[in-house]
Amino acid sequence: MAGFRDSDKALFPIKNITGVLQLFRHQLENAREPDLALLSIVAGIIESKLTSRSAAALQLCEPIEPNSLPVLEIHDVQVLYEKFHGIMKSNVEPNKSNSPATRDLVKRVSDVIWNSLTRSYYKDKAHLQSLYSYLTGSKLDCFGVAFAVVAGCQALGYNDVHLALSEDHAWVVFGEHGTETAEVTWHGKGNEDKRGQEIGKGVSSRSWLYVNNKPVVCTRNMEVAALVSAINPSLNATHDAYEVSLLQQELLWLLYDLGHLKKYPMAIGNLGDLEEISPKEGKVPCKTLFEEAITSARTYYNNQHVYPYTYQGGYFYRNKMYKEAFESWANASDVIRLYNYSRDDEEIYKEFLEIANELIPHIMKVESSGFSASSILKKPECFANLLRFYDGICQWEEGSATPVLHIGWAKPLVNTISKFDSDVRAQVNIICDKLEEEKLSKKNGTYFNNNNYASLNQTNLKEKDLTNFHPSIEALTAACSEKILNPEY
Ligand SMILES: CC1(C)CN=C(N2CCN(c3ncnc4sc(C(F)(F)C(F)(F)F)cc34)CC2)S1
Repeated sequence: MAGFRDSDKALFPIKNITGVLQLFRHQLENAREPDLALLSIVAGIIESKLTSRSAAALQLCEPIEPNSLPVLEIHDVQVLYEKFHGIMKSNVEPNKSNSPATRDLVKRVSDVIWNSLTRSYYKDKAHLQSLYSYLTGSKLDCFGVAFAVVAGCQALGYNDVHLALSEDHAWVVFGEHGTETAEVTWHGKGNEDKRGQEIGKGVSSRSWLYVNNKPVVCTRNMEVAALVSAINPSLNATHDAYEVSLLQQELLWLLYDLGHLKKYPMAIGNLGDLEEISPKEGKVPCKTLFEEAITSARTYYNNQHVYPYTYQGGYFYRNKMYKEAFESWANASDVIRLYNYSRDDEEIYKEFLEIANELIPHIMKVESSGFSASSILKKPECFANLLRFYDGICQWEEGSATPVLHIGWAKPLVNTISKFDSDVRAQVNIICDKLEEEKLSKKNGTYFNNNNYASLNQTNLKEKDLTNFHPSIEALTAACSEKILNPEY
């Protein structure tokens, strides 16, 4: 059983980040499992005190001395901790027989959280992810509801209930073998919640939202990593509270060093983003962290996750490493091409739209102003990776009920491709080869003869080979070469 033990209480009052690290380390290193309610309340109190309006005003006039936090008294935590246990135990039978949870139990706990939330509030607001928000404001975001259900089940003694995470949704696994699944929260706007139902076996299972049934299934320690990842340092739209950001970074390093991020690509990516902003002495550099997140996704999740590549691509882009950014984004596109686009996939659609219609056009603009020989416009592998990027999006659309591409995609696409001279394009050899069918068999298990390119080498481009790209790529590339061949076109 977890719980608020005397050895935890001895660490209070907590006056600085070191104190918080000691509490988390104590919870993570002790034989028994970390207490999710305790840690979520502590993280939530600190985040609230340092990002509330009064804190913002205070920060702007007199910056508090570094590494200091508002003093965290044990009483503040205990009141909320007992309140959470009280809500759970007065509504749901604790697990006296130490048996695995049932679907009814999971649904009951989800209903207790769900029915105690404020009727209507802005769900996308910041700082609604922790039990502090739930217990003091009766507000939770979609991740927060799922987390609260798992914390509630832990408080009731159901230690088989764990958090399952895709790249844009959260649910729970439970049962003797941890193989039962249940929706416990909502997703997106205007969608009826599916709480209590098992995770889709139908069309939704081929959408990115459910990552082809390769979610991050958390252990208790990984659930601590999820609550730490969900810490939100934002003070307002433009500023972060420095102490909260530093606390999150230190807690992620603690979890990383204990090995609890190994199977959690997004948490490694979050740490990479924080390290890029302020690198910590003696730690692996952020570039390595982004590579480790990709390795983790390839190793544990059959390379079905997109975000590890967009974390890395974003890093290369911000650091003007454009050739490398194109490769990361093409790799991201190779992941999405195997999915069907569905209405639940807006988040990743927006991600690809921003890359295609904002980031890549920006790169082409800054690159085409200079004429250096090292320009990416002279590099065939850049052209090749761009084609791979666009082709993946086209294939994503193929066979999907919802279209992806529209005219808004075409102009930036044509502008981009036509920035490469024909002599550069001619160095891209698109080998149209039948790839291992199980790798690219895209839909409902049957095999498609995928004539797709296996590798991109720099030998002569054979125009006829282009016919194996998605028709829209072929049409656009033809249009480009037409444009290039006949400038008045
Ligand atoms: C490359 C990026 C655009 C930069 N940040 C990204 N994040 C920020 C952090 N983030 C996350 N970081 C850690 N864990 C989780 S679990 C999760 C979720 F499944 F969607 C949930 F639970 F529904 F919110 C999201 C998420 C979501 C993805 S992707």
